[in-house]
Amino acid sequence: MSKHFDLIWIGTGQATMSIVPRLLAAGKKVAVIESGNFGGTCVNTGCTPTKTLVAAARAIFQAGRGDNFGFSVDNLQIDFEKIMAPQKRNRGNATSGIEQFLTNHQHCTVFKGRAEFVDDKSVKVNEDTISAEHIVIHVGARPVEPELPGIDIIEWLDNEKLLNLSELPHHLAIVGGGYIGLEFSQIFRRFGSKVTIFERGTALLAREDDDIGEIAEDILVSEGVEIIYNSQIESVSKGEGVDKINIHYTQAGEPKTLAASHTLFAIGRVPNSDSLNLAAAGIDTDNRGFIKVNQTVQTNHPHIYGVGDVNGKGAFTHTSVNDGEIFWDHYSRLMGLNDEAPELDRTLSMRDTTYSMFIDPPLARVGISEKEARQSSRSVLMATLPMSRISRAKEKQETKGVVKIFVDAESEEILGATVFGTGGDEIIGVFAPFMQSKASYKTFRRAVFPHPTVGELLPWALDDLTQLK
Ligand SMILES: Cc1cc2nc3c(=O)[nH]c(=O)nc-3n(C[C@H](O)[C@H](O)[C@H](O)COP(=O)(O)OP(=O)(O)OC[C@H]3O[C@@H](n4cnc5c(N)ncnc54)[C@H](O)[C@@H]3O)c2cc1C
Ligand SMILES: NC(=O)c1ccc[n+]([C@@H]2O[C@H](COP(=O)([O-])OP(=O)(O)OC[C@H]3O[C@@H](n4cnc5c(N)ncnc54)[C@H](O)[C@@H]3O)[C@@H](O)[C@H]2O)c1
Repeated sequence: MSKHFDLIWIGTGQATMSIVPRLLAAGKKVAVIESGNFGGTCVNTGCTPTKTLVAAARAIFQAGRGDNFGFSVDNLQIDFEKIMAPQKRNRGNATSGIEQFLTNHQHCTVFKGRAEFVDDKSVKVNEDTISAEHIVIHVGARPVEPELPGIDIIEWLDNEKLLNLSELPHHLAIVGGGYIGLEFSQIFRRFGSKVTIFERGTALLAREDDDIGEIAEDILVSEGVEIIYNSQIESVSKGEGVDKINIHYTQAGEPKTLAASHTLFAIGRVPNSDSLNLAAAGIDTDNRGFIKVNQTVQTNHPHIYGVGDVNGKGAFTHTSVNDGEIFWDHYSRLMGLNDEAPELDRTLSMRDTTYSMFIDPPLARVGISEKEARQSSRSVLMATLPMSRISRAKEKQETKGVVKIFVDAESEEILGATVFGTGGDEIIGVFAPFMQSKASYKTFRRAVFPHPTVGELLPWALDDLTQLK
């Protein structure tokens, strides 16, 4: 079969359901190709299932904090299959809803299979070769696979396999002290597993400020997570009994072994660009396989766009969705469908970096960090506030963490903020639109937040801005 479309959309990553319906509503004939579960990583094996487990883990943790509040819960029982059930159910519902919407739409043709380029206008999927005027590559990323002696003879886990477990790990070893490792470490510790993190570096969350890694360590260690820094995993082998996996590692040159029942590898992610036969279309990637894109997410072929994790410009659901908006602004203008003022069209450089890491309490960031502020050529002021001074945190007895706000000394713009502490994942959102407005921090200072909330001292913190560099 040979078919021609207005647009081929490869991979149902996170921008799919905000953009494809707009294309279809505009009367475009769209082919959507998906090789796995519809809805991609976030819905199936990422954000949604993990945050469902974060909620369960927090409920268990709170039930165990009776001493802080004057109650006791006797004999708290964990039913692991029931804990895992909601995330399994939710992801099933989400993926089938997306597939049904796309399949049932009259202007949309769905192809199930792996897309490979034939040339810069056509793509092969199974026995079909289809072509289009425009192509969007939205194929995401996957976990880095460990390459270790013995890895083939043990059953190791990645985030997907972990979410399908039906037995609670007795001892979960996690290789990697990044986002995935940390979130899962606290989840499973709160469920009752013994948890050990292996981190090859000297700190957790190495890209963050030093104090942020230290606070994360304090939170996790206080709950009983063990962390082994400077650890180089050398090999794995099968052991005896419950803790049936032996992890052989060196620390400061000394060989050691840890036995665990389960091992999760969370050592980074690689783009799925290698599945696409990009060479046939002459699409450029960088040396890590990320598809090179310009400010409007176009590849070196202007009619082919690279959206989401695969372009290396972000590694989050919201950055993927925002890439979709950038594509839409550009494509819809090209097609005469965009009647907004051209200066409103979004580009990559308009986006402020923002994310939350959902350990409890969460780390939330927008714009620059202290590390980046110190490296920047600007003159930067910083305000800091320990969470222990915020009354809402005290009332909740959740006082671990810190707030930092960065201001450009000349323009007075807020350049970034970190809120690591209870409520941080939500409160960080107030900075994002403010930073887009480029207003002076003095305007933020005039704002009044409700009492008692975590946000209420943010304006006050700005009274203590000090020169960082
Ligand atoms: C455990 C975990 C937790 C996370 N938690 C968060 C969080 O809390 N917040 C957050 O913002 N982000 C989180 N992320 C990151 C987030 O899931 C991703 O950044 C997000 O899914 C964006 O990916 P994407 O839209 O680029 O593509 P994806 O969502 O990865 O989708 C790509 C799709 O393309 C398909 N595909 C691949 N190759 C082909 C091919 N050749 N042909 C056809 N189809 C193909 C895949 O099957 C997949 O369905 C988490 C990730 C993980 C792993
Ligand atoms: N809350 C969120 O938004 C969220 C949650 C989970 C994942 N994610 C996304 O997924 C991406 C990938 O997460 P990740 O945690 O896999 O990667 P990561 O790059 O964040 O962290 C990997 C960690 O593993 C360590 N490491 C690498 N190889 C090692 C080895 N052999 N032995 C010991 N340690 C080793 C690294 O030093 C690093 O600290 C993140 O960048 C993030 O964008 C986001």
